Amino acid sequence: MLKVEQLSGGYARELIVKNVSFQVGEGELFGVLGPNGSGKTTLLKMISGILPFRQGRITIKGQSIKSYTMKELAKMIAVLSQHSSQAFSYTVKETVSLGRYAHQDGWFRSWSVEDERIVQEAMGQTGIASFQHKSIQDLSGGERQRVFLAQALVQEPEILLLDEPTNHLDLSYQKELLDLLKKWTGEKGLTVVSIFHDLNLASLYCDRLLLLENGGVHSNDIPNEVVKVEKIKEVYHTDVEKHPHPSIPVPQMVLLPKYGANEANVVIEPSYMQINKEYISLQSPIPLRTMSSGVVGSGLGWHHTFVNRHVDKSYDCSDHRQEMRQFLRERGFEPSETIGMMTAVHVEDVAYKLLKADGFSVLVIVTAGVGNAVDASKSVEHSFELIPGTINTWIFINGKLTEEAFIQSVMTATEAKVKAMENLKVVDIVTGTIATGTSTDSILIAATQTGKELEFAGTITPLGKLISQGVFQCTTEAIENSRKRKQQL
Ligand SMILES: Nc1ncnc2c1ncn2[C@@H]1O[C@H](COP(=O)(O)OP(=O)(O)OP(=O)(O)O)[C@@H](O)[C@H]1O
Repeated sequence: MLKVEQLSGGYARELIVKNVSFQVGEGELFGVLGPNGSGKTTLLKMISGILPFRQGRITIKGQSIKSYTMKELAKMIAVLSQHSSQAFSYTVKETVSLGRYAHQDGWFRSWSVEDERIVQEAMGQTGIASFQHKSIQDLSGGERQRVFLAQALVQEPEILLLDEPTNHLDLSYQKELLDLLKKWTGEKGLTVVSIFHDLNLASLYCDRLLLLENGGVHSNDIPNEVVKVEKIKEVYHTDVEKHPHPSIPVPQMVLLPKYGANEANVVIEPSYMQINKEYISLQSPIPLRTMSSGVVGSGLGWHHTFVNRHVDKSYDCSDHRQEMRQFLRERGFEPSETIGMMTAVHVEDVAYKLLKADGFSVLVIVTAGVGNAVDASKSVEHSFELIPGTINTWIFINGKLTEEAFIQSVMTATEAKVKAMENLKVVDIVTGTIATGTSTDSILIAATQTGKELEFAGTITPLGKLISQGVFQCTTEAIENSRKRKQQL
């Protein structure tokens, strides 16, 4: 639909856009990214025909834009510029109606029923119909932005050029506008070329991205290839980290601010623990980066408070998350900041250990009972039953972990737990074989993210060694404690 070849140009003697080439297919949503002053707006102005270019070629539907008349171009291309302004005090509807100009032979004389329908539809889609009789001077920035979008839409263009369309729009209108553009590209084959400052929105919605640097093309590819940490750091000169979007397979970037990370030199140790008949808690003075399978606060996050609660064997698990939140609130713990686990074990039988190595330390806390022990290799022989968890393993790490180290910590801890079960000859009562865990075990890895950088946590790494040792010893001791209690009964 649109082809730009070795395009160069700018203002007066200054060359801004340098040797830029790219293609946009029909129905594509194409994003243009780049730092301030990198030439995004200048490039868009050249495509729309407002600014003449010095070298290269722009073709639309295989034909040079120089061969189209201004009126022909205006029918094909609609532009929503960054600073759309209105000198006169038109009403909203009048402003939108101006967009039909390219389709008129003479203004007002030939206003048709069809024109009216298109204007009303665009006002409806952009949410401005309710104030169509207001003067645009009396609108907020976001409302005015939507009026100019409607004006561009009523042109019924084949190509829509947008300069930061979400500028001024609140969160919900940003989403609505981009959802609408995506829909039109898919359903009507509308081709959209849009400048974005927000990398995350661009990678969520665009099919492909052009990343400009100093007026030249740095990258031109799908979002996954363009929104990469090295590329963004290189072009924007700032610290970012990449994360996958939680529900859509596209990359998202987060800024790493200079201030705000944990700085206090806190060491999580047993003095932060509280143990009573009802629960074990640990309250950290700083938020800890967590990965857990708790009843509350599971997944990845940041948490201050950790609670392992004793529940009776007859505990009704049907709405356990809600009930657990209630339990936490009643005891003064804020559920959103807490990781909460449950166990049928008497929590006073806990085993814990602080292990130290060069520059970092690990506090392991385990409650264990093996009433519902399972051999993982034969778990198919078990019927599914949700009963309160029995081996709950907490691992607090005074150090700075990579994501890889978090995952490896879970693996290493699990291997150490399995070995403790084997050593103590814990048997799966259904299969009669040595068990590898229990059916509802939970784990928590929590790190201060300060101090020594710990890249790996496999069994023979410095961190892995502390975890293996701590989990093996604490699991063994906790199982023995719980066995002793049973014998005493
Ligand atoms: N009308 C103009 N006359 C002269 N120079 C201009 C003009 N408009 C822009 N420039 C210069 O061209 C360069 C590129 O500007 P442009 O607006 O294309 O960048 P941009 O990537 O869109 O930036 P931003 O992200 O800040 O909107 C800048 O150095 C700017 O000062």
